[in-house]
Amino acid sequence: MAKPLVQMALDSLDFDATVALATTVAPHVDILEIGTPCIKHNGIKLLETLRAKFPNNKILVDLKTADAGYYEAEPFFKAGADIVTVLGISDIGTIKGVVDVANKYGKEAQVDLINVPNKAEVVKAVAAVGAHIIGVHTGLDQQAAGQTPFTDLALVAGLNTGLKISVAGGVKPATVRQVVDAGATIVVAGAAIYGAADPAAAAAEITALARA
Ligand SMILES: O=C([C@H](O)CO)[C@H](O)[C@H](O)COP(=O)(O)O
Repeated sequence: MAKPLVQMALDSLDFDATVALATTVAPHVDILEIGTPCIKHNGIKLLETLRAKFPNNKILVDLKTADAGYYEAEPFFKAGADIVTVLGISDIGTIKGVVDVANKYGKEAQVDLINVPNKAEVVKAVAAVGAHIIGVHTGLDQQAAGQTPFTDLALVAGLNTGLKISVAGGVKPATVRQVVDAGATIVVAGAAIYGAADPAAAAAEITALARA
């Protein structure tokens, strides 16, 4: 089985600090994620900058699109995004739009299950329209309320759709193996890396654990 990929979530609002952190962490991870607050604050210029500086990393833009899927995602694929996210609570037409434009550019659409009440039904529906990645995601506000992604991960992995499964929500060194063993093909870490005293070392540790 292929080794899981490791994704670092860049969640700062500061343009220069984001580029500096990406520079530190990029050699130790597979995917750089421009987090939702970060892309809203800094816009497509940040993607263009990271694309030019990091040709060897995939870049995920966490748009969390809710409408106008094709129209909203296309400029980001054009500017070099490898993966763009769309909310699973959106209309299936919105999700299909992001899938279609991802396919046009040879890239991938990730459906984020954050706050989706009927997860099994949505996973099957988005698999049927060709979504590439399912995002099991416990958001920052949900984490603050004590939630974790493990129950949702078990449910999604148990559906055996064959789609890639990305897992985000407070993943840290102590939980990486649990996430991978439960079926994650992409492991996301934000605070566990940017909040560490040595972000490069934290990223390297998480990647080593994920691939162990
Ligand atoms: O996607 C995220 C959040 O919704 C803000 O955009 C985070 O990047 C994601 O949760 C990963 O960060 P951590 O939970 O801190 O690992």
